Amino acid sequence: MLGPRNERVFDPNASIVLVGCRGAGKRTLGFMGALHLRRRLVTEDHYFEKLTGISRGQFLLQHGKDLFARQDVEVFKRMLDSNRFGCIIECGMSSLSEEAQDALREYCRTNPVIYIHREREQIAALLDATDATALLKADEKHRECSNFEFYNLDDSATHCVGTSTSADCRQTVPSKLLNVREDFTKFLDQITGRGATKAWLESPFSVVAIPPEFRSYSYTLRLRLSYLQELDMALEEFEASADCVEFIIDQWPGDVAEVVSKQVTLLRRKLGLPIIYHVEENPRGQRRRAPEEKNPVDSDLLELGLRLGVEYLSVDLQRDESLIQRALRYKGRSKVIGNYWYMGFGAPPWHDDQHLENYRRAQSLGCDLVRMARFSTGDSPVGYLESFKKRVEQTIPNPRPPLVAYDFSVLGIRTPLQSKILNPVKHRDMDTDHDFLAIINIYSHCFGLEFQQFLLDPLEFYVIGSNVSWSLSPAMQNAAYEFSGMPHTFQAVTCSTLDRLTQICLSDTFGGASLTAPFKLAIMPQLKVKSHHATAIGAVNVVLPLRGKTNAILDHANSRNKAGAAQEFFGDNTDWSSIFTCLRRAISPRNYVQPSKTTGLVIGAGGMARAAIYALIQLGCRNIFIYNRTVERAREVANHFNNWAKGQQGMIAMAKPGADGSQLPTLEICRVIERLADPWPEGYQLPTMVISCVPATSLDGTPPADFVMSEGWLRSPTGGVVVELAYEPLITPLVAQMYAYRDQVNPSWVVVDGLEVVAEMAIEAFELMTGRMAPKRLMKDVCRRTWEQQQRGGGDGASGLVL
Ligand SMILES: O=C1C[C@@](O)(C(=O)O)C[C@@H](O)[C@@H]1O
Repeated sequence: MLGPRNERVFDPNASIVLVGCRGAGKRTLGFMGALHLRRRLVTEDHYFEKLTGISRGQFLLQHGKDLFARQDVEVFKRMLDSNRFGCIIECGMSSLSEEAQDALREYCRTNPVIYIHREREQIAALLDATDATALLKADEKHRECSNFEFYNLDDSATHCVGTSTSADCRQTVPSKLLNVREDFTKFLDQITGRGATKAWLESPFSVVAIPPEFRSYSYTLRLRLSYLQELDMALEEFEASADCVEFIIDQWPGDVAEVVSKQVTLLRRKLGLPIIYHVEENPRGQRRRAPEEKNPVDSDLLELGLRLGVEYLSVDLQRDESLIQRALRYKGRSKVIGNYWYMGFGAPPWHDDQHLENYRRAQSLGCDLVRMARFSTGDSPVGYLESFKKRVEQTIPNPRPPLVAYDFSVLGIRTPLQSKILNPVKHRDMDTDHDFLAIINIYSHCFGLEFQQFLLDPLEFYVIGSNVSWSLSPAMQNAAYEFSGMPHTFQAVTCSTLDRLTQICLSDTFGGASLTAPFKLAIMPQLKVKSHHATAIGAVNVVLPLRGKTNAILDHANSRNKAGAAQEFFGDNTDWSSIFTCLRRAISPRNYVQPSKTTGLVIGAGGMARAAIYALIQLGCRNIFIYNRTVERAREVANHFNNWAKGQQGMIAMAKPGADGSQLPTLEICRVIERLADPWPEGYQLPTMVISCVPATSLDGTPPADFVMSEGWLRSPTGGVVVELAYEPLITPLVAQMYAYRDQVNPSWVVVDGLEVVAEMAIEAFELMTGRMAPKRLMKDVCRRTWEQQQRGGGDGASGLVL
């Protein structure tokens, strides 16, 4: 049997259409999406005016209702037709007409059409009370003329951008709409298929670059809708407790589509893990539903999961054929996991041909993964399952879908774990009442077991440099190892010779190291592979051993957490990516980067300043100014990046407005400001992103920078973000100046302090070196607590070896 044709994989550059009710947030999302995908934003109102020469309101007044309605639909169709590629198209009210909806349905064959919705009460509050009910009713039709949907989840609870002066708000200042932007941009990456490729190209060792089914070991956190509905702890508490999360729909409330859409969005946002979406046929302890009741409902629900762009759709292959076929036809870029569950007594043993036949059927249907679970009463020794897996490998040629197979009993899934990938786990605070898998395993225990069984090895990790005894990394990394069940150790080693560094790296139990001065540049020639970011910056701050048996990156990546001889090393730079993350998180929608206009300022000309410049470039900023006490060094850095930009074959070209307002292409992205007292350079916007990369305390006898901004440079009417990298002291002269300026002059400035950045660096280093997701909240918390202890003179802070 052959699987159906996948109807929802479109040209990656196909225009994306946004439909939905007024007040759903289409314009804002359209703007965010256009910036993210670097596409043109087409809005219906604007297009109407462009085509007819007058606004819709004027047209209505001048020509009356009937002619307006006809014109409106014509314009709508033309808008879709003449912008088939490279755009984000925001539809207005026209999409409520039947003719427009027919056109959208047709468009769905070739392009993504996303239905944007949000909580009904929120939309109603934004609409005129008289037409709210009618509009919301009409809005429901949008589901039928779209092929994706995005739930726009309000994030008002998390932001306090520069509006408050409380200590809490000073610490973490995520921008308003940050969560929505993250949700939407990830969603776009998933449905266009660019996410996975981008992650792999950007940093092949990053956690997101390797899907869970291709990791050497991976775990699935099972979360049931019934459980989530009654959850009395924050979802964030589930952070980093698996490689992916399985969302199991085991309840069918009246507004199930709404409940499910919201829940998927929440899981995505709070856990940041790929989602396996599963609709359970017969939940434990529930009334059995008749086939005519459950098949259509569950089939719609499966489609909903695909419309929401989940990474994996789990489909029971013992269910109704039409339900399976529909899911496979609609799968788009989601991967389908085909399941066979043998839940009761009398399940065929693993050597029964039935299992091989099942696997073959799943493969021929087009499933991307196959999952088989079997209720076992002690009738099936571990060896049987192992032989079955070998049989699959020997009889079915590659490429074949990865196999997840295990036995379970009333006591839970058998340990030691039988499947290498997607092993079901629970959170430590969860009971197992309603899960038929009676899951008793917790991620950290399971991962710990891999070490206990010598499948993985305890390793030594380091922060190495000439002045690292006060590094906060050992505290953060050791806490993260403990959380994840890894018996690794992390310590600070003070050393300044390359020979000694090499000796540490060549140890069989070396796991990886964060590097500081003087090694960030010196190590470069010794590295076999570098990320292209590290090459562009000309510096490395994380090294890892390459222990793969072949040359394949995946092999090396999956050899992390294993000991052995390593002659070759990989180098990456997380300095830039942490600055990038902090800037992205703090920047307000009004200050989103517009390459031809947005201006950034970097203070300093050392290694960190290079990373900061690169972060600005990666954000799309093409007007970067550098200020450094020694002007010559600033020039060197500017030259480095201007030369590098020239080699990028136009990818980095920017457009600088000429005197007449036209755009002049130039490759000079970095310029030097010579004196602090200079007025801001003419012709350039005032900076909205400022990164200070100079020490605030005296180093090696040189006086501290004590840098503060020239008041004249601070006058951006929309404020901006200041990132301070120094945290000794935490309130540097610049941070103090910005707090005061924010309180007294412009509350739109956001300040990111040095601890936030250094925690981000440690998080990214952890993920690169171990290949596991970092417990970010824990690491950030440990970072601040350790720093406070150090300030109080507590003994736990300073540590490490001197070599
Ligand atoms: O600046 C830092 C912080 C750091 O030195 C630390 O102590 O964690 C580690 C370095 O790799 C990084 O560049």
